[in-house]
Amino acid sequence: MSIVVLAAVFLLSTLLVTYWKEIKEFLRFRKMIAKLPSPNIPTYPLIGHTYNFVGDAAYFFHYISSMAKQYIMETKNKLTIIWLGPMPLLMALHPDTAEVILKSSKHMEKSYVYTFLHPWLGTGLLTAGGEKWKQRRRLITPSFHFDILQDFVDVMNEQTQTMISKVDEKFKSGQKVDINKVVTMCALDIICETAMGKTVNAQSNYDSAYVKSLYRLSDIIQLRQKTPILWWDFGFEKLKIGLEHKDLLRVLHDFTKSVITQRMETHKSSKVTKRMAFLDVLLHAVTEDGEKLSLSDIQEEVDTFMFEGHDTTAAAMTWAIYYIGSHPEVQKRIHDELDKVFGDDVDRNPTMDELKRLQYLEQVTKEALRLCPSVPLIARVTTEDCEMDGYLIPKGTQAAIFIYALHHNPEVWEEPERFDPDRFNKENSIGRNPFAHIAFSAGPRNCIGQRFALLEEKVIISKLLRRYVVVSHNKKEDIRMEGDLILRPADPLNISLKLRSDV
Ligand code: HEM
Repeated sequence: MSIVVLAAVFLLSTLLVTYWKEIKEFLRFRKMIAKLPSPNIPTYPLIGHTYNFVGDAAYFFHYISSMAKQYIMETKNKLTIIWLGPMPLLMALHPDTAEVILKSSKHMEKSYVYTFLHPWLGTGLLTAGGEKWKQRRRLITPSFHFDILQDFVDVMNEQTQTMISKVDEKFKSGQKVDINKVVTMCALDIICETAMGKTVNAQSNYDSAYVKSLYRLSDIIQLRQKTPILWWDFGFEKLKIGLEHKDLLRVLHDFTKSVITQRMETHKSSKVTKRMAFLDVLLHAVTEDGEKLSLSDIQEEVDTFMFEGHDTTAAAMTWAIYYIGSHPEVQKRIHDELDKVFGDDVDRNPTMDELKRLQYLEQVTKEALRLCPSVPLIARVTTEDCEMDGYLIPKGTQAAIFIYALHHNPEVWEEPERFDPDRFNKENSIGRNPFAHIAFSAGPRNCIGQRFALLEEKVIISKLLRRYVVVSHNKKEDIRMEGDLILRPADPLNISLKLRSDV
């Protein structure tokens, strides 16, 4: 035997001995994954199923949602495996399988695909794991205390008033109102002011560098998540898109950093601020070890709120308004409810108590979120073996909950495509599986901003509908939906307005 062969055998045996534990675990993982059900679509080494994902974000969402719906109908399975390149991704498609992940205090770590959010959000509440997440959740929960939400409702009312003035102006001059854009910019102004105590005046200034960078960066992150070839940081950073990514991050971070440092100065000089912003809660917060949060700790939380806190509500409102505009009988019931609460006063700001009384509107927002959940898919990684629907799932599995597919699963929802807000009246809600409607996720890592979001939806939609009738002209089946991070219409919806007083 030549010396080269001997050296190769020696090297191989050393590698085998050194990494035997990892190799054994990898083989065990692959063996268990191979036993899990998957759709009857060819998969290839290295690229897996991703050859089907070429095309724009709308095509991608159409592909995976139709594939999941068909798979559920044909097999009635509650889970499936798809291959994101070389990585298997488990998808929970039913409340029973989603519950295993969401309810557990074990599988709380976020999946690999969330790492592409780290350059922007660091490891703030959305992306953090383990002890850091627990500590942050404890610190941040008081930001949603009733008294602070009350201040936030004042901000919502003021920004909505600006939105209504802009809508009125356009309406009077006969211009088309792009509902998605109008509510998105309003939601952005609301989150800036509530999170940072500063407004970017997005409603007046669509072209702000901050606003533009925020949207472009979200696009790039989505593209990275579904394109394994862009996963490697070193290679990505050298590409044109990687350089653009870096520039956009600079714009966003510079902006939030300057707002935070200004606010820190205000706190030092103990100038009284008009209202508490989420940032003020963070500046006052003290950890269990008696330490204050650092500038970068605070920045990752502020950036997280800016990301999670406006596009989600904007998409939810856009879909809700679309469904209201295509269901006159639903709109009539909302108008009746608004008249009962506000009489014929179309201007007065709603109080917390009045918002609470808008129960039917709340049912409408829930049903719109069932059909079009703003966050269509979330993902974790399993931290130990677990059982799902009789299958053994190995530790280390990337496990997604396909919220959109679960909300359209005919095994869970009768006539799932039908828009019916009465599904959420008191009587029909009795006994419903708590994991059947998970637009805000569920369990210990559910959405911390859920109450904020529902208040915002009610403030904006009620103000709009007290004055206007909305009419939707698109057929649902013709609407292309984009859904990677956020589920939104790919093209502007054709929704027109009529004054209620003219109808
Ligand atoms: C209709 C509006 C909203 C929807 C549908 C929504 C949905 C969700 C979902 C599905 C999650 C779980 C994410 C995951 O596991 O990866 C989540 C988490 C989160 N949401 Fe929301 N969200 C909305 C509005 C908001 C708002 C307004 C805020 C802030 C003001 C917010 C802040 C957060 C944060 C910080 C988390 C991470 C919580 C944690 O991991 O402890 N969300 N949201």
